Amino acid sequence: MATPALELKSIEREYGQGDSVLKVLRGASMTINPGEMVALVAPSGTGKSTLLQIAGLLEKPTAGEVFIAGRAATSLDDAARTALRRNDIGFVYQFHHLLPEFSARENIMLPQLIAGLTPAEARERAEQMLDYLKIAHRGEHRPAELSGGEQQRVAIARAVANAPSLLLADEPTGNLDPETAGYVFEALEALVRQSGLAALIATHNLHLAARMDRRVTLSDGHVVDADAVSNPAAG
Ligand SMILES: Nc1ncnc2c1ncn2[C@@H]1O[C@H](COP(=O)(O)OP(=O)(O)OP(=O)(O)O)[C@@H](O)[C@H]1O
Repeated sequence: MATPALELKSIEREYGQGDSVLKVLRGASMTINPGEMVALVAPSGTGKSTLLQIAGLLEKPTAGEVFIAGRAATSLDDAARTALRRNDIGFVYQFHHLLPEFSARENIMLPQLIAGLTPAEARERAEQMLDYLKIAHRGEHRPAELSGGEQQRVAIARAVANAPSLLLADEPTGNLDPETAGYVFEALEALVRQSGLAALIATHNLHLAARMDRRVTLSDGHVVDADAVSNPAAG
């Protein structure tokens, strides 16, 4: 069997201390295999962003272990964890977080340059991504000159430019109108399907969630199969 792209084992995360401790995750576990697209659909405040931050090695769990492509991440030192995050994980957020003073192409090149690619290699890969996401004609433009849908496609291109094994997305279409959300999601889906990436995508959009391979939700700090909850007869 293939090594899972992401494995979360009994993740706990609490905020605050003393009387004001908030236990957001209480033993959350899940596995995502290469090529799988999983929707994380849960009510606001249940811990979706916390789970994604922990899976993306941006936050440490209070307890539990995160495996990225088979590597235990929690016990790594900061430098090794950063390297694992840079090489194996791509992020897309609700707001694009593109650097305003750089062009779309430069924004896509930047993480590759940080990862050690030459400018020529990074440029070639950025061109491929722009082309693939059908925004090649917008490569010279800065983020402020792009539409919301174009900005988000550049953010997706940037996230996958380093060929990660895992894509994490927190409401990637949450800031877009339904029509734009639809075509941005189509671009994301095509990219994931074509590259064999694993993806965990938090969304409130049930229509988009329905197009993914399976759906999970958060219940009392645990990850549960949302398909079994919403359709118990099917399981
Ligand atoms: N740094 C923090 N310090 C204290 N509490 C926090 C912190 N980050 C998150 N929380 C709390 O943890 C809970 C889960 O937050 P989280 O952002 O993970 O939820 P979410 O499901 O992503 O919500 P939304 O859909 O609204 O973005 C919330 O009650 C939130 O207030």
